[in-house]
Amino acid sequence: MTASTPQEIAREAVKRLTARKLPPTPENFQTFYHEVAGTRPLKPFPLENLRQIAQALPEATPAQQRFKSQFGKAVSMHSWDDLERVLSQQLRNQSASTETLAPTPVALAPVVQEQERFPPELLEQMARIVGNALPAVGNDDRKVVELADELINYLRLPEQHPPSLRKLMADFAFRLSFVAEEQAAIRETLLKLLHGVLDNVRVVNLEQPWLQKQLGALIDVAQPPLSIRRLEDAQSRLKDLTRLQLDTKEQMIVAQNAMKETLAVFMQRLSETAANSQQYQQRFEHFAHQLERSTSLAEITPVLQQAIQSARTLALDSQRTGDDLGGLRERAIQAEAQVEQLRLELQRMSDQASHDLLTGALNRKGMAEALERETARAQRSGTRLCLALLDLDDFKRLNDSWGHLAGDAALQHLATVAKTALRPQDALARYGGEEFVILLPDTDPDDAVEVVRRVQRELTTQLFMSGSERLLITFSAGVTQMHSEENFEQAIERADQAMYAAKRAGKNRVLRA
Ligand SMILES: Nc1nc2c(ncn2[C@@H]2O[C@H](COP(=O)(O)OP(=O)(O)OP(=O)(O)O)[C@@H](O)[C@H]2O)c(=O)[nH]1
Repeated sequence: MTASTPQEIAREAVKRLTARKLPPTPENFQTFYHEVAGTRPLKPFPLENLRQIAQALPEATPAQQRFKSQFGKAVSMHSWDDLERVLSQQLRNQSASTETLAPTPVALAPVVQEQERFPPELLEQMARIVGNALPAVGNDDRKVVELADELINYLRLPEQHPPSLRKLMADFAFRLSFVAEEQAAIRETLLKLLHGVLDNVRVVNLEQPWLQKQLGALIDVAQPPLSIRRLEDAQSRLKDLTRLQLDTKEQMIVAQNAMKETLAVFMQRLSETAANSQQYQQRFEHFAHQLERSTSLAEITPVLQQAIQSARTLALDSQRTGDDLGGLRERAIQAEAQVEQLRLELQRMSDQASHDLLTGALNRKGMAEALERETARAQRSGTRLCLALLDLDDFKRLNDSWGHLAGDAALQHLATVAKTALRPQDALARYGGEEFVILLPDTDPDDAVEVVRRVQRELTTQLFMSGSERLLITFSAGVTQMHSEENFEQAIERADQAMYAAKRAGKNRVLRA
């Protein structure tokens, strides 16, 4: 018997549910009910999802607009039948036009393009982005360069086939991610290598404090994370080092050779003296023997004459050796003076370097170089460049009370604390005795004031120790923005006035010009 009434259908559905040992959930019951009745299950119509699909459909061509409108109507009617009809119609139209318009696969492109066409400016922009990204990844990986060229050429074709474009882009992106990873690893290894070299140079030059200091500073700036400014700083310090070494190398060689020569002559004379003394000693022992054994004056006289002659020669030899050694001492003194001269020369040349020897901050020359770089960068990128002039408060009193060495240490302390409080892109320079300048790239004046105040706050937490005494160092500062049409002197003049205003207002404050 076939079930025809709803009651019979329901009964048959329960029977099947039990026979298949399934739990009698509403969903299971519904499924068997429709199975028995031969009807379709009434699932809720997914209106929202279909609406989203309808909205996302392209409408670049009249055909697409028509299809989109019909699809939308079927969705709003909640009609699966209409949807089925619209979709099959669309597929039929599409294959008909493909067959008539394009019998070969190449000619398929216009139909696909009709659905997905990228604006030419967007394609050109993408081509440029890929082209511009290439120098950043270097030319070491030939494959990535090839893939980039292929992609750029394809992007510049009059027409693109979206699946091909997607594939070219995916290939390029995949390779690029490898190259980027490799570049990061290379950078890290190079940095480690640089540290290794610097450590090595430091170890073999333990006796040259000036070199130690420069190397220490170089190691500090070559710490990750690297930035272009840190690298520029490292480069400038390395240039200083090379210049110092080249300039002094010649003189070092001359001084070393003089020393070596002196030492060689000295050793020779010493050994000669030793040999002579041994000879004379043996000779005199021999005379003494002869004298012991002689029994007559006739035997004694020639021995004595020989002994006197030998003693005279010995005296002459000694005098000559004394003269020689005197000369050698003279030369040693000269060589020592030469070395001292060299040390002073080194000091003088260090002053010509870009960094201040006492504080490690940039000196005036280094600041001028940094300023040139930063003004150019600010102009290129259209960003603001600020500068701050700092002057320690009551520094004369500190010097008078604690001594000049404590004053020097206070300057070093300020530079150290400032470097920890400043951002990596900021540059600190010793502008004069107890005056410092900070260059603040890409910063508006309010932020610049805030950065300098941070240095002030940091000085209150990291107090300066003079022996066992904890001293608070303060400074007054003027901050100003450097305008593109003005030079450094004009800007620093404004900062100077603001700094003096800060002094007059009671010191330990930062004012903006
Ligand atoms: N120890 C040391 N002192 C320095 C150095 N350069 C400058 N000075 C001293 O810094 C002091 C600056 O004194 P002033 O210009 O009178 O300024 P101040 O005492 O800081 O007073 P205000 O600026 O008004 O707060 C002078 O005594 C200089 O000798 C240096 O390299 N080392």
